[in-house]
Amino acid sequence: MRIPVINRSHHPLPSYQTAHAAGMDVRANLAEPITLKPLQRALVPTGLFMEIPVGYEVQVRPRSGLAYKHGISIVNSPGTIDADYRGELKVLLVNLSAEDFIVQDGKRIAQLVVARHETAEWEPATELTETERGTGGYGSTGTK
Ligand SMILES: O=c1ccn([C@H]2C[C@H](O)[C@@H](COP(=O)(O)OP(=O)(O)OP(=O)(O)O)O2)c(=O)[nH]1
Ligand SMILES: [Mg+2]
Repeated sequence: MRIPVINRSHHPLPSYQTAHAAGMDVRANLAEPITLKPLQRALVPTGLFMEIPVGYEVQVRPRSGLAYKHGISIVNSPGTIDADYRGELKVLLVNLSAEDFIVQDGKRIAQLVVARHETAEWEPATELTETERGTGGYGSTGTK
């Protein structure tokens, strides 16, 4: 599929790093680096503006390498980019480590997954079908 995109950053467009990757790595677009202190968060610009086809969304997900090595995650993970959004794509990073992390211009800070979604309608009801699970949840099936 093709997604119209305006690239106001000085970096290449997000891209798949391998042939069958689900996520395209997206880069920070910064005039100067951002320092994230422990537990600090920041809305990091990408310089990208897109027109996602109706019926699709773009999910903004953390990168496992940054998470493992530096405790960097995304506060609202997975972020949701709506098809009718025309603003700049931004990434809400958080530093969950005990050390400062510096976000450099051009750093691959997150990955974008394009996904289909339904637009549902509620059908008000007074009864629901019975299932084996019923109302059980939150560990009801045991811990092992
Ligand atoms: O990680 C994100 C999440 C959202 N957005 C943009 C695109 C999205 O379509 C819009 C609104 O996001 P969301 O619905 O998650 O935020 P909200 O707090 O509900 O704001 P709004 O009232 O504007 O919907 O913000 C981003 O750029 N990055
Ligand atoms: Mg919203």
